[in-house]
Amino acid sequence: MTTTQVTLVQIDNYGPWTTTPEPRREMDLQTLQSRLFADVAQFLGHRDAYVFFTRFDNMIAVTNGVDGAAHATLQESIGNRYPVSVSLGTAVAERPVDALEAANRRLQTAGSAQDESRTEVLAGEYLSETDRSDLQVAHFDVVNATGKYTDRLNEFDTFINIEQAYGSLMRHLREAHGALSFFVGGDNVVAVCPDLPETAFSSAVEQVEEDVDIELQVGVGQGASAHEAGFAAKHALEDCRHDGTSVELFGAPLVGD
Ligand SMILES: Nc1nc2c(ncn2[C@@H]2O[C@H](COP(=O)(O)OP(=O)(O)OP(=O)(O)O)[C@@H](O)[C@H]2O)c(=O)[nH]1
Repeated sequence: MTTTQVTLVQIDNYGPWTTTPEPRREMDLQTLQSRLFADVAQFLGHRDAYVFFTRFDNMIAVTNGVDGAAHATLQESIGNRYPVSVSLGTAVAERPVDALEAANRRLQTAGSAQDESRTEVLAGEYLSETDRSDLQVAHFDVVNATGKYTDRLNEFDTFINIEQAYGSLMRHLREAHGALSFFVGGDNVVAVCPDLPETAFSSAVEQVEEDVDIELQVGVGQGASAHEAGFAAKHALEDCRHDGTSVELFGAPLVGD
């Protein structure tokens, strides 16, 4: 069994801030959002966690191994350095989507994202050293995206193709397994999954191919932290590239390999 600790990072009262006292320059908002993401990624990355930018005003982090004190430090440091503050809700579950639901609910019950009196909520349950078990991460990539898209189409049409594959994959894994998938750049999608067998990944790849006619390959890893699981997944993806296979499970070679 795998356990995922998910933290929802939500900028407090951000909507009103973006338009008060009048609408702020879009590139200033983009700069703030991407710097905040970079800071959160650096802080959590040093602790072997992952964070995904999702909508930028809300970010989803996978924080197995990061305790409540570290979350408090992150929140304090952002409040000290940015013109906005963040709330952090954390929860633990076997299926990542259930952990996110519970983490999200902690903020939603404390008040609205646009309630100016609901700021810097720090609410959560954190895995203790003793109840930590592994989590599973899958790293998907479009087969030969450079040859099929990047070197042939204009960048916008390439982007449409990649986004279509991402949309199809994220919906399938969410609906079938409660997994959370995130576009991380280029042609790459990282999915945080429950403990899924190899067949679940081959059906996901088939499903996307049927749906949008885009070929994916995926490496799967497990580990005590998002980094450890994700790193194993990257190595498994290298095996796909090397062997021309569409699914590789790190540390669990398929029969006949
Ligand atoms: N975030 C992230 N992006 C990556 C990673 N590896 C590659 N990329 C991105 O994906 C783009 C395409 O690289 P590849 O996936 O290696 O190229 P490809 O043409 O699809 O080749 P194959 O994957 O070998 O089929 C690169 O320009 C990067 O932007 C990774 O591990 N993480």
